[in-house]
This record gives sequence, structure tokens and C-alpha cells, in this order.
Amino acid sequence: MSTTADHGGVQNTTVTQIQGRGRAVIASKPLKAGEIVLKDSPILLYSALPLNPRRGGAVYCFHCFKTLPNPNPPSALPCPLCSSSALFCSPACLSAALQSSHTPWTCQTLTRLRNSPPLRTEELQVQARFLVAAYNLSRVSPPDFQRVLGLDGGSGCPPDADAVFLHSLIISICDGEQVMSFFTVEVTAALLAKDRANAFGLMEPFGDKGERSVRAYGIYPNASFFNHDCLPNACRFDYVDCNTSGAAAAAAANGSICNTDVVVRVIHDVPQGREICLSYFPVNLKYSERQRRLKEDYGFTCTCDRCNVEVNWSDNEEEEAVAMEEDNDELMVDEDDGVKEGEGEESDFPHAYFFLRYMCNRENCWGTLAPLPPSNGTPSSVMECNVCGNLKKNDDEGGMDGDDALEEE
Ligand SMILES: C[S@@+](CC[C@H](N)C(=O)[O-])C[C@H]1O[C@@H](n2cnc3c(N)ncnc32)[C@H](O)[C@@H]1O
Repeated sequence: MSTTADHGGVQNTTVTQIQGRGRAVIASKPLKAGEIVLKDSPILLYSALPLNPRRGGAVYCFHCFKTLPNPNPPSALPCPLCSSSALFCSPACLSAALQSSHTPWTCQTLTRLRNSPPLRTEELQVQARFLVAAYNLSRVSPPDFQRVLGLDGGSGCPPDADAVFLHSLIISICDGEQVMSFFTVEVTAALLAKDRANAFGLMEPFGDKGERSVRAYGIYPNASFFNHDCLPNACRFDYVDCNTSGAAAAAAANGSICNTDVVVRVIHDVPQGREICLSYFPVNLKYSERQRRLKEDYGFTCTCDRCNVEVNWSDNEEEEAVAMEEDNDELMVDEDDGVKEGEGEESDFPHAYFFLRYMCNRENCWGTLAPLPPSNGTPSSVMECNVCGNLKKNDDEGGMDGDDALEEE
């Protein structure tokens, strides 16, 4: 099967079924480094805050997820029903939320959940938020709800204990015959599995100690077609509270992109017919950790080129290899895909070049660098980090020199 995804933001790609990988995004023409292949808007967004947060409430708008300049009313507009549990940045966001993400039904169900005995973990509380958002979506936008159900994940697995528990809890407190009859425990379990395999996290800025947490999760119908590779050839940018001067900021400023949209850009040239993949987590993770996450959250064993090399490594061999390769100046670029395995010794370390060229060198960032979009077909020499937003000049040797930073946040 080969289809072009049905969303206006998809560019120069097709979605194809690949044996053992499900749907996959394929370049339908040769792509230049930095080229945008997708702009996507969420069909479902929900806060990553636990229902009963230990510290304070949200300081962002519950509709567009921008930080509120002043979280206290009257600058922020509270939901008229649940008051300060949900705040909004403007009358437009409040009004849109009351008809979509924060309907009276959602508001009432979340309030009842908050007033029930607290769920034992924050993870369960966030899953409960997701289920309420998904049930609500089935009421306000049945076609979007069907798209969520059509995502990959959860087929044939029996509901686990958490799914059974959350299902009976929510069904017992929410109003609505439609919800009661439609949502079986199997549907609830499938929704949770689809969320785990497809949701993107919109991140908070770095904290004082360099830590980061998720502000909101979103289901992006087209971005969810990208498969994973531990050495990806594309990466995702988002725009929440965007304050960099990169492509993201420019797009956000001229209104061509919304605060919660995502954009996918290829990080180096990609030939026609090649699959375009993202990494589902920072690329610096070790083999065992990557495999664990992919199995637990996404249900597959990764057999990408990098994993096929690293499967035989011990933990410290991997660290030694990365350190050794950082000094290697004999790595070359392949015209086709930007990464070339070297001769002899270097062929054991196909990812060293990737780390040098495409991994952000800001402390504890681990973001991926992609060039700014080409201008009139000319590739940009400025690389942008998809996590911290820093812009850096690309040197010809393939490394990113800290002195070349164009902007530090
Ligand atoms: C976000 S979806 C990607 C699109 C998915 N293939 C589909 O058909 O909709 C994530 C799921 O795709 C599959 N997947 C992603 N990367 C894969 C890979 N490298 N090898 C095999 N399956 C993969 C897994 O089933 C995973 O749970």
C-alpha cells in the first residue's frame, strides 16, 4: 500500500507499508539537508501535570500551552466551572477550549477525579488525563477520535491492571450514556497503548539544574507515521514558548505555525525512496537503554545499523568508542545519506560521525542538530538544535565548534 498522507502539512513524502515496520514515511524526491517534510497540528493535547500536583498549579494556558505572563487572575482567565484548576491566556483560548479540549464534560470529569482518592502514581494521573481527553474527543470530534484509534499500537494485547483500573474509575464518575456504552475496557487499553507509542512530549524549558520535564503531550496524526532509527535522518522541532531566533521562531512570528505545532526537517541530504526516521529519544542513550524503551513503550526490537553494531558491545566499550571517535578526523560524508562508515576500524563505529556533526554540544542537552531550511535551494550552513534551540555555524570538518555558536540562550 502506498498513500500520500491526507494532511496539508506533508511535503515530498509518501506513507508506505513496510513489512515488520508498519507504515513508514518515504522520501518521494531527493531531499536537501534542512528541508521541511512535515508541519503537523495536534488532534489531541493534554497537560502532563499530575491531577494532584505536589507543587502549585500550571503556569501555562490550558489551551495553547504558552506560559502565562502572570498566572494569577485577572491576567489569566480561569475556567468558569473549575476556577483556577484550568487557566487560559486569552478570551479566544478560553472560548476555544470550552468547545474543544476543556468542555464542561471534561471539566466536570477532571474535577470528580481530583476529588476522588488520589491515584497512587503521577503516571496514572497523567494517563487518566489522557483518557478523559480521548473520551472527550470522541464527543467533540468523532473523525479525529477515529484517527487516534487508527494509530499503531495495542492490537491484540489484553488490558493490563492499570487499564482495567482506570477504565472502571473513569466510567464510574463521568456523565454520559454515549461514553458509558462506547468505551469498553478493550477500547481504553487500546487508547493507552496508542498514546504510549505515538504521543509527542512538548517540553518545558531547561530548569536551574539542567533538568527538563514534559509540559504537555500531543497526538499528531501525520508525525506519528515516522518510524524510529537510532541514527535518525530527521528530527522534530516544536514551538512552545519559542524564544530562539531559528527557523522555529521565524515561523512562529509570521503566524505560519502555532504554538503547539511540530515541524520535521531532514538533518542531511536524503535520496528519493529512503525512509525518513526520527529518534524517539535522545540519541546518546546506550544500546541496552534504547532497546528497553523501544520494547516497553513501542513493542519492537530495533535492528537499525547502529544497534546491529552495538549489540555485541559491553557498556563501557560504547563509552570508549564514542570518546575515541571524537578524535577521529578521517570520517567521511556519504553523498547519499550524510553518514559514511569508514574503512577498517571506523566501520565498527558508524555513529561517531553522527555524534560529531548532529548532536548538540551544549551541556546535558543531547538535542539533534538540523540545518535551517534551504533558501532558494541553497543549503544553510547554520545548524539549529531541536531541543535547546541554539544556532551554530557548521564547520566543514563536520564538528560543531562551541566558538561558532551564533546564539546562546
Ligand atoms: C509512532 S508509530 C510509527 C508508525 C507506525 N509504523 C504505523 O504503522 O503507524 C510507532 C510504532 O511503529 C513501529 N516502529 C517504529 N519504528 C520501528 C522500527 N525501527 N522497526 C520496527 N517497527 C518500528 C512500532 O510498532 C512502534 O510502536
